Amino acid sequence: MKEKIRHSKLLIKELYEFKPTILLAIMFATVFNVALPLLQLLLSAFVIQWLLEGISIGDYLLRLLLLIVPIGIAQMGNYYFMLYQEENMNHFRDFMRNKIETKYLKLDYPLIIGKEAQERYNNASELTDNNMTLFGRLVTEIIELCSSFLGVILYINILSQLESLFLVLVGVFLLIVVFFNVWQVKMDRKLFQAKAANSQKLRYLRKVYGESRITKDVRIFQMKDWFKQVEDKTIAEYHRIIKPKVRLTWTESTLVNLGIIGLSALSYIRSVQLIAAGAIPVSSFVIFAGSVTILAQTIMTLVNAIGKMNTSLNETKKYDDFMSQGQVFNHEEGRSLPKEPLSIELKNVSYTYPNNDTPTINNVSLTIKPYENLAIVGENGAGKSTLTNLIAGLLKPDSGEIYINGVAQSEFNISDYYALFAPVFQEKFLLTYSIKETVIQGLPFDELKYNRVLKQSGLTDIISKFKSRDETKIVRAVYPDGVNLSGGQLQKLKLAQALYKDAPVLLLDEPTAALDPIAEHQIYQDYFQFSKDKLSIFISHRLSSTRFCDRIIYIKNGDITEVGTHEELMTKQKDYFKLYEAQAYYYKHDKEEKEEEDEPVATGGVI
Ligand SMILES: Nc1ncnc2c1ncn2[C@@H]1O[C@H](COP(=O)(O)OP(=O)(O)OP(=O)(O)O)[C@@H](O)[C@H]1O
Repeated sequence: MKEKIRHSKLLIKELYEFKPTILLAIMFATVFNVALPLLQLLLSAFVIQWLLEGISIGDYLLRLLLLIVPIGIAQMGNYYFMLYQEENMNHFRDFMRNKIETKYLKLDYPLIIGKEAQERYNNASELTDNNMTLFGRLVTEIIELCSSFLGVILYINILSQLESLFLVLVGVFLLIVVFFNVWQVKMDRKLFQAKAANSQKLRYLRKVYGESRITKDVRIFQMKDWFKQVEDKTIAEYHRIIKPKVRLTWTESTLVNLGIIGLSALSYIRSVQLIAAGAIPVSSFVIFAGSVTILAQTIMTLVNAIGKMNTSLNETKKYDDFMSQGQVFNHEEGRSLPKEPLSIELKNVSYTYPNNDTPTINNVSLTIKPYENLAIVGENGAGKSTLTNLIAGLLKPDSGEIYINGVAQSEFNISDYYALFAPVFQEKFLLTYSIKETVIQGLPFDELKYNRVLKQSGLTDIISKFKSRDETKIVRAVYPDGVNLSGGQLQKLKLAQALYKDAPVLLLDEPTAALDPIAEHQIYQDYFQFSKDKLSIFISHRLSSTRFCDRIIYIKNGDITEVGTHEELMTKQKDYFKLYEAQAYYYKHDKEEKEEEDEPVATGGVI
């Protein structure tokens, strides 16, 4: 209960922060919602009353006008607030989505990796998906709850004047509605897992349909019919899952309607009896008869609204859980950044990913000297990227510390700290900008530097082939006249971006994996040029490229097992040596096969 109160306060706070007037609007909408049916009921009663009184037509019209004016105002008010509510529903949803996204963008990287972190974000983000989700329906739900609550009190009051037995019957009716509502909620809970798993299956299937990567398989493997079968089966499974729910809804409607009929019959009989006895005027019949129907409906709306509000308050927990996350890194004012040259030292650094049993980085100690070109090599999954992520301040060591020029990483403000690094990550993502904007990424434009990095990254030639040169947009899905960059071109673009940032530490995680051999060779040649006044860390599986680095470390199962220059590691004849030899063998073998294939066809052969 305490949590529900806290979440109610949180929702009201968010609404107030969005627009203080929205709370006032909710109040007015509630009043108009309740007033309109009541005024309409009164109008019918008065019309009969005046007719029976036999008043003059002039008087009749005047009185009619006096009642129609407030009804008109209530009608207009109702309509106006409905529009206001619709408009603000979308704005409030956008406002909340913005808050969640801003929080996500500001969260430290460790808080957004892993299944649980992603779920936390998805759960919060889904609350803003459409007008059926929490932040889309909240205003409507509050108005519904307040109006139905006010309505129930009002109509119980009216009907209890007619017959006190009504209170008992209304109580029984209320119990039936509550009973079914609770049953419905329980049923929803019971079916939730099965429904969620089913819709997850369907969502995935529909997502896969639209996936460009699968279109080739669909055609070659003739998967169309198979897809359809799986979809039909999933939809049939959905109907089977919700069958008990549909049955319950039918039973509920039948009993509720019987209750309404019973209540109406009682009100008709009682009012006719009282009219016959002269205890109430004839016109009251309209009010009492109408009130029963309105009350029954309002009770159902109220119980429903309470149930919905309960769900909404439970869902608010998802928002609260996401938004109340504290940070992992230092966000206070930290030490000022050290001047170049920089050295990096790792002392007994260990790191285990959330939910992993074994550490990915295991008690690693390493010093990287100023302006050193360090290569990190090792098998897939050895921990190379994780190590660079720790150095770059994306992950936080579980134990041990990383020092920059002797100052612990944790003493720097993390945003300041990021200024030290210019990375090219393995994962590449593009915003919808032009090539030029992507390279510059919001930094001041320096033409000399810009042209230099285009050349160093091998982008100059690529750009020269585009009609709009470096103004070419790079996400075709958004700009039809844009270009789709190949994996290699994208890699060059990301390298240019890193070089333009011009930070003291270059982190290159497989920067040439997608490049053709000539482009790769060119980048290696330039690499020693553009990294000479920087400390650089270079991860690559191509040992021919790392052999020229000042020092190579070999990582195995999160541990540094070998350190030295290429020549030193080759003499040790351990893992590095084996890997290098294996690569050299395949390279030589490939080359020989290629040369054989390229030999001229023997004389006399059929061409
Ligand atoms: N976000 C994550 N959550 C859980 N485990 C992760 C995560 N990222 C990486 N790992 C695991 O940590 C280990 C090391 O991954 P890492 O990417 O650092 O290896 P790597 O040496 O760079 O591999 P590769 O050469 O394939 O790029 C792997 O077993 C990987 O599955």
